[in-house]
Amino acid sequence: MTTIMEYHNPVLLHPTVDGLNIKPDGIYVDVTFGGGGHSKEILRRLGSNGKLFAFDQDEDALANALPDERFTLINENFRFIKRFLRFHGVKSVDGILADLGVSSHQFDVPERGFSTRFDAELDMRMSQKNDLNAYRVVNEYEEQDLRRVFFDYGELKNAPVLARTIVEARRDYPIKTTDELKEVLKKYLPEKVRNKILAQIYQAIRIEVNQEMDVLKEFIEQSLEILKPGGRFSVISYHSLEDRLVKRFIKNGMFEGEPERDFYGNFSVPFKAIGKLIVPDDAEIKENNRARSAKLRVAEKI
Ligand SMILES: C[S@@+](CC[C@H](N)C(=O)[O-])C[C@H]1O[C@@H](n2cnc3c(N)ncnc32)[C@H](O)[C@@H]1O
Repeated sequence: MTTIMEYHNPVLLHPTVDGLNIKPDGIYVDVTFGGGGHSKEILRRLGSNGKLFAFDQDEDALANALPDERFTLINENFRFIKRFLRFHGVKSVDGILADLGVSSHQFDVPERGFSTRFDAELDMRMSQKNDLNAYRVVNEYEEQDLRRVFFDYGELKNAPVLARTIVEARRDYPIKTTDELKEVLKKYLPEKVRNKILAQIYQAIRIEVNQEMDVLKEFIEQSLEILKPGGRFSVISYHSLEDRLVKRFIKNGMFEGEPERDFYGNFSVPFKAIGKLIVPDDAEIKENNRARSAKLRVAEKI
């Protein structure tokens, strides 16, 4: 049985929860419950009338549900945050926390297929209800779509040759496991940079399987709708693609382009950034390797 300590060591715990500026009787949402590290800290700061709703699309996270009557765990994708909160009678909230990406638990269970350390079937779904998995991306995607996935989500300059190699290899047999995928691509995995490139390839496939960029955009837009004025948004991201979306939306109220300015060059934005970008210190990174790429941004709805 997995204990919460083994499940996940919460990253940037205090600054992320501090960012929510918790009011004891407020309503808060932790959209990435995982092992519940951040949720436990929120509950610790809430009064008896406060409420915490948490989301996790992974069935495994349900085992960590917290026995607290102020707490509700929703086993759904946070792209539906508005709909499921409404189902629970909640239309607006005082703060939303997101600690994006994959949990240590998901990385550590070999058969989930997230880790470059193990051989596993090509899966990488965060929710077992998801139809798309890594097998389908690798074996069924057209070459140009594979290229897009590797280029956009893995930031791999040799995306075209990786895509071509996969398409040629799978003409003979389907690529079923992560070891088979590594074997097919071994020419492009020189020893010195092998782990880095593999991490980029896995990241790319994982983002596609879980539609992470679209999900994040839908979530950010809905968060803005449901946050009360003065409500807080505290988001930890783990790669530049995620962080760019969060940063731009906080700055401009949009994901791309520039907002329209009035005659004086001013434009109205929905969020006010609170403080600067926060990253873990060396001590935290030493203790928890997963923290090394974390970036925390906090904003307040205007
Ligand atoms: C980095 S972990 C969060 C760890 C958590 N903060 C803790 O202290 O244990 C991310 C979690 O969010 C979940 N998750 C990621 N994307 C999700 C989504 N779109 N909807 C719901 N849950 C998601 C994952 O299943 C994973 O358990």
